[in-house]
Amino acid sequence: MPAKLSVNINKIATLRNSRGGNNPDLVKAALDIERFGADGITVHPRPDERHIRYSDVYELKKVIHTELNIEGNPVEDSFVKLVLENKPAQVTLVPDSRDQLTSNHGWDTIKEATYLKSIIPVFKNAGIRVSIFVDPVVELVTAAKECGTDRIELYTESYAKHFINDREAAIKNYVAAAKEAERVGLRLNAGHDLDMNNLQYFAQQIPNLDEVSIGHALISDALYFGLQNTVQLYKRQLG
Ligand SMILES: CC(=O)[C@@H](O)[C@H](O)COP(=O)(O)O
Ligand SMILES: NCC(=O)COP(=O)(O)O
Repeated sequence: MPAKLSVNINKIATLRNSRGGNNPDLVKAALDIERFGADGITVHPRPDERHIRYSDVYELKKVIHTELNIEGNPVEDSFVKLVLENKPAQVTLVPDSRDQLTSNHGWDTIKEATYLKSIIPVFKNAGIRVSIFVDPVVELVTAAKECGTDRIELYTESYAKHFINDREAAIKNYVAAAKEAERVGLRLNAGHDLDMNNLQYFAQQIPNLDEVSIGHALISDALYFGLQNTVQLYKRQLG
């Protein structure tokens, strides 16, 4: 079964916010992206609302008919409230601080196990599937299972960075982490800096990959190839 494509629409919101109006219309874009073949919509509402606003999530929840995935750091009480009030198909917990330009690390599922074991049930008990953002380290994957999460999302920035020069070396840790996820019974997501060049090889090398969430490169490619064509191009990379 090919991995599912969840399109992250953060950067559509970035463009919208840049002029203060509602163009491009985020909700319309999300519905069109679903119509073009995406399996889900991902949003990452950050505390400063630099792109996705909390109000966007309520509007999207009303109309999205594929899977809605909300990403964010649950240390923000406002994020927990937002997720529980909207009950998306999936919440992806990402340990970003407020001042980060973008996501740049996963959870230390060993040192932060006590916290993760306390917060994950808050969402699972509300019927929300939980995924946690994790670096491709076997020990962290093993510990993630102990934390009670349903899934992990492998942070793929390192893969993307090294893919160009040596794809075999770039994928090595991810193959090991994916095998450990399968061994311990964790479903597997992946994301960050995946693009038209590196996606197909990643999906081919990780047979138990359930879902990728892709935003920045896909929306950037859409400026040249159009949104409908680009969504379908990315879907074809997944087989
Ligand atoms: C968790 C992750 O890697 C991305 O989903 C994140 O949403 C990117 O955030 P920005 O779009 O703010 O860079
Ligand atoms: N979780 C990864 C995501 O949603 C999008 O990351 P990117 O493709 O914008 O780097």
